[in-house]
Amino acid sequence: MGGNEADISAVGRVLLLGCGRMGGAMLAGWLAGGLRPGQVQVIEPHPSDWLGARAAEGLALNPGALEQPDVAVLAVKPQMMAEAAPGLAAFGGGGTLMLSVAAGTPIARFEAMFGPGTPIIRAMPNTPAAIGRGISAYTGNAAATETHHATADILLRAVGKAVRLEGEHQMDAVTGLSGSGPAYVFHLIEAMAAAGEAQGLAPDLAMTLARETVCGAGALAGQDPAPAAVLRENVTSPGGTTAAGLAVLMEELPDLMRRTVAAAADRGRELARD
Ligand SMILES: NC(=O)C1=CN([C@@H]2O[C@H](COP(=O)(O)OP(=O)(O)OC[C@H]3O[C@@H](n4cnc5c(N)ncnc54)[C@H](OP(=O)(O)O)[C@@H]3O)[C@@H](O)[C@H]2O)C=CC1
Ligand SMILES: O=C(O)[C@@H]1CCC=N1
Repeated sequence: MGGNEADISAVGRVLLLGCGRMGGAMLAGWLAGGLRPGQVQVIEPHPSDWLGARAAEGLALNPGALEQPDVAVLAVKPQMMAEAAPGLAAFGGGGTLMLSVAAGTPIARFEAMFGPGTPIIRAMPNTPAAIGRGISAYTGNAAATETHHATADILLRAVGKAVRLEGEHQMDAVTGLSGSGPAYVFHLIEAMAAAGEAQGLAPDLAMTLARETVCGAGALAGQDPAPAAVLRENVTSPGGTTAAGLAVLMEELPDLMRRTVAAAADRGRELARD
């Protein structure tokens, strides 16, 4: 974990393959953090207006000839990777760090594409990266040096926090927990709002109360070092309303969440076999 104190421009030339939701969020963070547009090449078939504006500032958007980057960030869908990534094969072999954020796609598949001596780091960020509040986990292959890991760490910490994993075996669990996790929280908002409506509240009011409750609780969990269980107990008066609600939720949620994260992790394992 850590802050954003490192000089991001020191990572050198960055090539981004795929500038959609995840790639775009990371690129925005890198540029905001001090990476110069002139350091960046982007390959993206349908560039947004925002990306076009960055090209006007010096970013190379879909250049005819690619320059060898220091880091190539692979941010296309796993299903597109076999088609898109081989376009970077000329940069395999050692001079370029390949940093993949794709769910499911194993490091071995990139080693087969780029050659065994290619430094490859596999990372799993999440979409709060768009506001600098992401959490990423990463791990590298044998060719990835400490310097390569430090480079990945700088790029990932530019959009939030980052943790280094013990090994790739943890990556599907990470994907199921924190990669997909924001969607679970957004669905929690939807479910809370629907439950408020079922108690007679107007839809707009129910959604405002649900959304702000999740935002406020998330911010409190982020700032107060107390364990989540203590934060929960602080809301729960003995014999009160929260205790009555939690008696229902705590009977169902742990197993439901265990199955949810397991299903997402299993899908990651399936993608690895596709
Ligand atoms: N979204 C998330 O929460 C997270 C996603 N990821 C990973 O990030 C990766 C991207 O996901 P996400 O950003 O959601 O997906 P998006 O579809 O939003 O972004 C992928 C981008 O790649 C573009 N693309 C398609 N083909 C090519 C190509 N041949 N060369 C270059 N770019 C291409 C797509 O263009 P077009 O749309 O025109 O096809 C699109 O803009 C995935 O591997 C995913 O597993 C990881 C963590 C979280
Ligand atoms: O749904 C997905 O496959 C990607 C990976 C993690 C979050 N979104």
